Amino acid sequence: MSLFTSPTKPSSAINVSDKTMNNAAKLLSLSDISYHIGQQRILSHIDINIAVNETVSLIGPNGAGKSTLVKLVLGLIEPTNGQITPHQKLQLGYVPQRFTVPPILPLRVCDLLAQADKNRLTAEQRQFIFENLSLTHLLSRQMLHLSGGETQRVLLARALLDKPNLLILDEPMQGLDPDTEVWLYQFIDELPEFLRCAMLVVSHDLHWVMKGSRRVICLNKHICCEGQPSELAISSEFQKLFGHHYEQPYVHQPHACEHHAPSEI
Ligand SMILES: Nc1ncnc2c1ncn2[C@@H]1O[C@H](COP(=O)(O)OP(=O)(O)OP(=O)(O)O)[C@@H](O)[C@H]1O
Repeated sequence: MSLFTSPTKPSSAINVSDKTMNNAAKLLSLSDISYHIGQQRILSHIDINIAVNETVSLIGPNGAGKSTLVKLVLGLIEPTNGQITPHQKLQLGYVPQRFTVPPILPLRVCDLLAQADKNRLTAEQRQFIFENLSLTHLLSRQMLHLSGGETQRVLLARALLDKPNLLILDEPMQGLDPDTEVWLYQFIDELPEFLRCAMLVVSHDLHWVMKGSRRVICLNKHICCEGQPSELAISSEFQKLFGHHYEQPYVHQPHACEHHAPSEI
């Protein structure tokens, strides 16, 4: 029997908006979250609900607070205000933006992958991940010696082996060549049924973000706008931030959010 059943349904199949999502469908809620460092406001009044099996893309200019939001969700930092509530049995998986191994630390790929919980997947399902992420020949290699693309595949496998129900990917394609990027996006878009999970994907790739029907949240220290790509593309807030890049090869640049000066938030 093939492990690869039907591809993951797009989030539109769930079609749960923040306002109508009932508690049974909620996996994680962020309610009125603010985060300050001293006098500096990093995030203000963030409300986000993530539903079971929903994919949410998080976009925003450099310094918008995307990685800070991920750290809050991961529990690495505490919000200054507001409440983060995990619903159901939250099992987080995380693929970081960067992963550096100190040169003096011997860490083979198999050592890192062995840290995953062996009871979450069957041997056949684990094998599926190794084969489809082309890891088998890398298992005895040192993490330190892997290329960027190889490292990202190992980190994705490490997260998936724990069978998370919420997978957080923080700019997982950074530094990858275009072919590897397309290949990895396709892999996460078509996860097999046994790995199906909600995803929060921080991405600067507007062409991936705005394709399909995943919910998109546009952050610039606060939530500027959110919705389906078709709704977002015509919103004035999105146009102000990204309109001049969208439909063209996207080159990311810092940009102030004009409809709310940070001091007004
Ligand atoms: N520990 C810290 N001390 C001081 N400032 C911080 C700290 N962590 C984050 N910041 C500031 O908070 C803001 C948001 O940073 P964050 O890394 O969350 O942005 P980002 O949206 O992920 O940016 P990028 O797209 O460049 O990765 C930035 O101005 C950053 O300098």
